[in-house]
This record gives sequence, C-alpha cells and structure tokens, in this order.
Amino acid sequence: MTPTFADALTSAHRPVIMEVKRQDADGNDLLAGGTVAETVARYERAGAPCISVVTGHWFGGTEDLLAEVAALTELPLLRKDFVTSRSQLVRTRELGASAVLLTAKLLPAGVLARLAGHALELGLTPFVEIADEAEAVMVAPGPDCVVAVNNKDITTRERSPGDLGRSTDLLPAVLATGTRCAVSAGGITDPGRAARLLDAGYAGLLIGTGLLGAPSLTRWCAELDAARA
Ligand SMILES: O=P(O)(O)OC[C@@H](O)[C@@H](O)c1c[nH]c2ccccc12
Repeated sequence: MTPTFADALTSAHRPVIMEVKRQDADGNDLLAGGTVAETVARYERAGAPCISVVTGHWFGGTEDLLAEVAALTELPLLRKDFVTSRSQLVRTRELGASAVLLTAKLLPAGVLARLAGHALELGLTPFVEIADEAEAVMVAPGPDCVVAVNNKDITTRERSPGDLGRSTDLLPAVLATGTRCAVSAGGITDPGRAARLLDAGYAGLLIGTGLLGAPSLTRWCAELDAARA
C-alpha cells in the first residue's frame, strides 16, 4: 500500500518535500527552461519522500500540472493552492494528490476544521499552513494533519525572501496543536539553515525555489545531510 503523505515524510532519512513550481510571483520561470518530467526525475533521484505541486495560478500552476506529475511518479503528492471548498478537495483527490494545502489565513476556523475533516474522509492529509501564533491556536487539527509554518507572506504574494526565524519562534505553538508532523515551508535556500530547522524539531521541510535554483541538487542534499546534528 502507498504510505500516507505524513508517513512518507516522517519515515524519510532526509524529510524534504521537494516542490514543483513553475514561476515565482513575478512570473519568472523557476524550471529554468527545463521540463516538469526532468524536475520530477531529479527529485526522485535525490530521494524525495514526497513532492509538492503548486497548482495556484499566482505561480503559473494549473490542475493539469498536478495530473502531469501524478502520471510521472508514485510518490505521495501535495497540492498547493488556495482551496476553500469541498468540491475542490474531491477534485484534488481525482487528480492524484495525497495531501492538500489548507491556508489558515484564508479560512475561518470553523471552515478550516470542516475542510480538514472532509479531506481526511477523502483520504487526503490536510497540510494546514499557519503564519503566526494566533493561527496556530485557532487550528485544532489533531495528529493526522501536517501543520506547516509559512516563512513567507501570502498577503504580499510571497514576494519577500522569507523569515526562517518565524519557524523557530512558532515551533512550540505548532507542536502544541498535537500534530506529529511539523513542517517549515518556504524561503529555505541554505542547506545549513535547513539542517538547523530539522535539528530544532521540525519533522520536515518544504522547499521549492531553493531546490529548483540549486546548481546541483545532489550537492545541496549532501550539504544538508552533513550539516545535521
Ligand atoms: O519556493 P519556496 O520559497 O521554497 O516556497 C515554497 C512554498 O512555501 C510556496 O510555494 C507556497 C506557500 N504557500 C503557498 C500557497 C499556494 C501556492 C504555493 C505556496
């Protein structure tokens, strides 16, 4: 049986969710002229336990991109988009994802809780993203949800470089939600800083731009491994 998204991540030696993201918020190509298939193959060779696929149109994504990645790999997939309805969850499952982003900043607490419940019923792991302590307190997702800190600001469409100190500061609040899978997401480019987030207690990291732009993914991963305690 295919492991769940959270199981694949937490049992991995190097728990990095590697992201397929076509563009940054300014429309710059992040695949550097390469194909989606080449990116997925590179991630698989690097030992990715799971893959994130950005379907949000801010970042040049589409539903077809998720379907394309699902046809290329057996790895559990996370859909990153601004999902607000149950029908989008059903569609997400049909497209082949195993996990789905739910953004606390966009959803009233009751709606978020309801969508997380629907996601679990559909066999999708809720990947609940928070950006401050109030949101961490508001989400009551339980052990089956991933809780991720977004180091970037969606209110500015993630144009800023990201503040990894936010992940460090919010870790106690994230663990207090009861999740068994705390993730730091966005703005991670340096393998040494990535190692420190894992050493501090994050169960996983989500990295897009930093890996897509790394001259050698193999070397980036080796540097992360070497820098861990
Ligand atoms: O490329 P980065 O800085 O590693 O960021 C990844 C991820 O956090 C980002 O893609 C993201 C965060 N929240 C989102 C919401 C929708 C789509 C994408 C996202």
